[in-house]
Amino acid sequence: MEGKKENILISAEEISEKIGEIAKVISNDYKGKKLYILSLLRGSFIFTADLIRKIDIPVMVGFMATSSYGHNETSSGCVKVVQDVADNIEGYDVLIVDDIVDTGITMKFVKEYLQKYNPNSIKCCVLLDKPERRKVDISPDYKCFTIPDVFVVGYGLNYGDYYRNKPYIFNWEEK
Ligand SMILES: O=P(O)(O)OC[C@H]1O[C@H](OP(=O)(O)OP(=O)(O)O)[C@H](O)[C@@H]1O
Ligand SMILES: Nc1nc2[nH]cnc2c(=O)[nH]1
Repeated sequence: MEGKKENILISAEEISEKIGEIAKVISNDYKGKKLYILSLLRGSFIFTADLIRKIDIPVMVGFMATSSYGHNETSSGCVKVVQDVADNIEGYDVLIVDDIVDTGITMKFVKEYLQKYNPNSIKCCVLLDKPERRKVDISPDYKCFTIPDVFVVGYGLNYGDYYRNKPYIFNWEEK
């Protein structure tokens, strides 16, 4: 990003602290239930890895890959299932984990898509909620941070398939 500098919006320390808090709530809410964490690839793999290690009840973890942005900063509006859930989730309490709810199109689609597998319940947990951009009616059951209408990168979120490895959430500003 020539001529630009990173503007850190949420630090690695803030992320870690908030995930600890949310993991406690989830551990309490799902005590005695058949918790199945469904991580939406690719964006959520870092958040999922940190979250599940702070959850202190038994948990199954699986993955599903969806795509609607490609290399763009705006949603195509059409969600592609790149890789379906591999386990039989019938009777499980499914918690979909994703990095961000933006337009909400991905999360709404996945929630509806999973119904056919007859889970006991379906809820969702996201690191970031960007409510100003919402196009469909959905709100996350668990969320770490609410952010303004800014295209953010890092901690799993990509720009042109790069920068997912940055340990914080940032955007770019003019130097
Ligand atoms: O609320 P929405 O507007 O639907 O946006 C949210 C989705 O967009 C990103 O995925 P993307 O399609 O970029 O794929 P990726 O996870 O591989 O980065 C992100 O990881 C969410 O899944
Ligand atoms: N990297 C990135 N991907 C997204 N997908 C939906 N919103 C965003 C965003 O703000 N940043």
